[in-house]
Amino acid sequence: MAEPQRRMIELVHVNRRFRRADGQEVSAVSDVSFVIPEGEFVCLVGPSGCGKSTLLQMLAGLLDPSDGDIVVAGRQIAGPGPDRGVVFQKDSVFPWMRVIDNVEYGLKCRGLGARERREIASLYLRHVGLSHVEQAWPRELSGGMLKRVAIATVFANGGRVLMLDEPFGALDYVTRHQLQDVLLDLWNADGAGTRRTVLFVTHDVDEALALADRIMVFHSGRQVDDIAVTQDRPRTTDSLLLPDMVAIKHKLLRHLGLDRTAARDRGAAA
Ligand SMILES: Nc1ncnc2c1ncn2[C@@H]1O[C@H](COP(=O)(O)OP(=O)(O)OP(=O)(O)O)[C@@H](O)[C@H]1O
Repeated sequence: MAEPQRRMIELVHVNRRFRRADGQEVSAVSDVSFVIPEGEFVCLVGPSGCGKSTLLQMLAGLLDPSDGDIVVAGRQIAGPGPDRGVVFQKDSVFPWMRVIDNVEYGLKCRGLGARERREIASLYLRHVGLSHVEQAWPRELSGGMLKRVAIATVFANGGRVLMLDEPFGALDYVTRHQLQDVLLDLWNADGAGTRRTVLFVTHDVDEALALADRIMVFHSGRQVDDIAVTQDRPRTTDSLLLPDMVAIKHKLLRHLGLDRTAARDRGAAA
């Protein structure tokens, strides 16, 4: 019998409220509860302001919940930790360090020796296709290359949970697709049973369909859907057009108020 997957992330009735400058209270995350097993690739989708980044920041330990529990690998989190790596939309690369030193930095903080950390950093830079710029400064790299550095860094650091907040949002179409492949290849390279758990925030429905095992949809701080994507990987142009995938796409677009087919049908029916 297959081993049950370990619970990696558990949120129990999590709320986060903010007080705005005008004194009004805003509920950014409202009563969110879910469990994510180890190794799952989850995309968080929802309209702007629905609480995705707040959720990720709480999971990263950068923000406390107002109420509720956040448990990672069986432990209630208390601040950031090396078990969780984060990539933000804006670059998480230190401009004053060479590329290889950026990738090594977290390992150095954890006390790894110079030779070991160099080996790990070089390995991940090779994985993302950047061996040739190990000694370069970040200012010499394109936006897509900087994202590759950020991804290599977060994998090299060895966190079991990786959180990416719209990491490819500012990239052009081609680079974005290349980076999706780089991310999936790295995630896959760990092999079944040892894959990292990934939470990936995106506005892009097609990106979620290409990447996710599971898509959670948020609206006004609440989780409004939780959709399993069972299509095999690699997902190709053709497999993304299979009826199951198209049905999920319609569902997601409806959540975002963008399902033009439904709008046209509603018009015809009226
Ligand atoms: N520090 C803060 N102070 C006051 N309100 C905040 C603060 N941070 C977030 N909010 C509010 O909480 C809500 C959720 O914000 P959040 O950034 O989590 O949404 P999001 O889904 O990530 O949006 P986007 O996709 O545009 O990044 C919004 O109404 C936002 O204005």
